[in-house]
Amino acid sequence: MKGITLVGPMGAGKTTIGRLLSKELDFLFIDSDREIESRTGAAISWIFDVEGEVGFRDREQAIIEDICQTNTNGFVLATGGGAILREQTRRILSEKTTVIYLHASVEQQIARTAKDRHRPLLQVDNPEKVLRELIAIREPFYREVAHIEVVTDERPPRFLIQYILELLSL
Ligand SMILES: Nc1ncnc2c1ncn2[C@@H]1O[C@H](COP(=O)(O)OP(=O)(O)O)[C@@H](O)[C@H]1O
Ligand SMILES: O=C(O)C1=C[C@@H](OP(=O)(O)O)[C@@H](O)[C@H](O)C1
Ligand SMILES: [Mg+2]
Repeated sequence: MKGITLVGPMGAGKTTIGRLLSKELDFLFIDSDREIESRTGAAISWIFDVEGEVGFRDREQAIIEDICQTNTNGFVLATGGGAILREQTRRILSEKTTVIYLHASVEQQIARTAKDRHRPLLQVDNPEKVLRELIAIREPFYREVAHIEVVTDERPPRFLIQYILELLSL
């Protein structure tokens, strides 16, 4: 069974849905942000501060490649919202895994990320503006890399898991 990757913007629910989906399937769960933090021994915000976004993307690309090459059994990979920016990452994800694009409106992204201070790109005066700019750039990449698109809307995680399992015929 191929690994399953979740892509989509910040607050789409990749980490939440990914963890629940992996439990349902009895698959290994990997969150690329947590993997970067544990391998680096530093928080994402620290990496952004010290190495800049380019340094973070280099680490993200290398770790995602490694995860896709080394895990032969089923796994669920929750990526960070910008992982799809690198062409090489998109290629490896869509070749080696089944990629699901979790779609969320900017309004929902704001509601789901407002209280969290751990996303460096959103620690600005106007996070809504940033989210709108990012989705305009990234949406074509989410669509390009994904095999399946799931609109999260107001649907609770439990519902989305069942829906994804049906789509995957699992
Ligand atoms: N379908 C959903 N319905 C309601 N809340 C959700 C849903 N998906 C995620 N959340 C909540 O939104 C927040 C951000 O989710 P998270 O999984 O961290 O998103 P991502 O990893 O895509 O940035 C969390 O507090 C999570 O509980
Ligand atoms: O969209 C982005 O560029 C980012 C999304 C974050 O992950 P989530 O999408 O899980 O919040 C994390 O990788 C980092 O803060 C950068
Ligand atoms: Mg996440």
